[in-house]
Amino acid sequence: MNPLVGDFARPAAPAPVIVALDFADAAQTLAFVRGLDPAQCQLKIGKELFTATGRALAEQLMAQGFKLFLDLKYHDIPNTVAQACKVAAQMGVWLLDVHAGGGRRMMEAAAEAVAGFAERPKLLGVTVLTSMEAADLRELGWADEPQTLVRRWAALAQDSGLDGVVCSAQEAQMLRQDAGADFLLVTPGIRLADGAGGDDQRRVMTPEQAVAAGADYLVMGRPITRAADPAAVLRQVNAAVRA
Ligand SMILES: O=c1ccn([C@@H]2O[C@H](COP(=O)(O)O)[C@@H](O)[C@H]2O)c(=O)[nH]1
Repeated sequence: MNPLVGDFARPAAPAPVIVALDFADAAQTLAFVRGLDPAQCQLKIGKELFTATGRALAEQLMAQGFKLFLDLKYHDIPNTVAQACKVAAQMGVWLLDVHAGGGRRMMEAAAEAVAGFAERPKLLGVTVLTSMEAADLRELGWADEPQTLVRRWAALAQDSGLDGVVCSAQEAQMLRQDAGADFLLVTPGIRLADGAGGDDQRRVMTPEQAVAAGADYLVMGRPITRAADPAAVLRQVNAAVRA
């Protein structure tokens, strides 16, 4: 057998875990990241860390070889979101997100803003936050169940030119069927089976369940960042989802 046709020729699948760096400053973050390997995970910077450190830390982490999800969930008028997306694309981030609730014109403007970059970020639409359940939606005037709204907003995101969505893994199987194999499904709200509850998350799944349901990437913050041995938890998750 030609050795280049077997496992040797197959590129390694990207590590599915995106570690959410929800820290307050650069020093804590860098100390934490020192224990991580870019081959074993991707990183996410959200509102807390970006507000504290800006693009300098993001660029430092990318220079260390990590692929970066800039999770700022832009939600504003189309022009404002498009300009912000352009700046994020210039930074060289791998993933970027806008709120699907900003509507078609906002999402189309965002997609158009990043389209011209040679190595453009993948653009995601945030559907219904994984911290929300039906009662939260009802209070906001939405009679729909979360999964109904997620389905509608994911279809709109795809139709508006986005590359994928942020959703709960509970909706992954449905969206994989609706949207096809190439539409990215990035799922926060991941909790370990032997973990200590969901914190503020409401629509949760384990890593194994999420991958089996069709999720491409699992966003994991506290189950890893608050672990006594974060690298060991990451190894355990990678082994479980690749088994
Ligand atoms: O619907 C969403 C969208 C984004 N997030 C973000 O993911 C992480 C989850 O952190 P955990 O500590 O694992 O709960 C966090 O940065 C959120 O801002 C989300 O949870 N749900």
